[in-house]
Amino acid sequence: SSTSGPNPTREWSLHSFDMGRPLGKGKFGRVYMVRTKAEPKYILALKTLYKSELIAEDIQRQTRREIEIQQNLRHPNILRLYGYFHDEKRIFLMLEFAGKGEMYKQLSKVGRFSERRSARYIDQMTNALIYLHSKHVIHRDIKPENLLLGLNGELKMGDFGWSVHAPGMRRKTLCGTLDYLPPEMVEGKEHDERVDYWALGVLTYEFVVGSAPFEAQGTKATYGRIRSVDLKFPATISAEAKDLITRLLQYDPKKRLPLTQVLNHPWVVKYRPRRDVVEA
Ligand SMILES: CC(C)NC(=O)[C@H]1CCC[C@H]1Nc1nc(Nc2ccc(C(=O)N(C)C3CCN(C)CC3)cc2)ncc1C(F)(F)F
Repeated sequence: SSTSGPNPTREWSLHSFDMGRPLGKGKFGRVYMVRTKAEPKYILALKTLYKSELIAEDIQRQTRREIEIQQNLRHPNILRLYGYFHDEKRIFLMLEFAGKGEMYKQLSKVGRFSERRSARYIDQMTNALIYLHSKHVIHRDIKPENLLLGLNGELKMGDFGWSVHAPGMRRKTLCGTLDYLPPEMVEGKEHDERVDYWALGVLTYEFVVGSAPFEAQGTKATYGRIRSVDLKFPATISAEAKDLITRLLQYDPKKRLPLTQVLNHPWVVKYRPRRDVVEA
């Protein structure tokens, strides 16, 4: 909610915090668990970005946009950015601490998630995307590596480096995995928020199968499989899961299942926790 968390307007500096353990390495620097010195003591994640690296990668504007976007978002499934400050070398982002860490590490540890667990994550992801799109923000970089888990196992979208205000036209070459790119981005066409519908389909597939649907050896082969929507399912996947994934992985963006209808899809509804009964 907008009240909890440190005061975003206060002047912050490194001296405001007791440093905790390192949580790992982000794209452009380390992430530390920290606690505010002043009462009320808040536990946060402090993400450092080296200015020299942002300049080297020519992504200062993209980083500024990421900070502006994430700072104005308030949603239970979107990691909160409370504020930021800088010294001569680094920018420090004061981010919400996600108690259960990185989604991709959980996924690679267990191989694949149960359909119940996957459906609950997709339900939360869909709600976060509906909220994002209501603010005309498209994420454009949905993948397990960008997701975190809260203390109660709730999904938290953690990275907005590639989000833009729709409609977007990618200027920078994409780095990292191509597996989540929709055909229209592979073909360098104009794109809108429906690129996130496609990526939601890829994410659903990766949760229940344990690998991405269009994986192939090399960029060209992956592009080929994406453009031809070369979708194959292992026999273990339920008919409902296959139905939802197929309705999202449509070549034509206009044919992709709208997010509000994802929330009503039988596979998502079936596994949605019911409030009136307490789970054992
Ligand atoms: C979305 C984005 C792309 N990803 C990131 O930024 C990554 C880059 C490095 C860490 C993470 N960033 C964050 N991580 C947390 N929580 C967290 C992380 C790791 C563990 C964990 O498993 N260990 C410490 C384990 C404990 C056990 N030992 C064995 C291994 C490490 C536990 C809690 N909260 C907020 C953030 C954030 F985002 F605000 F910075």
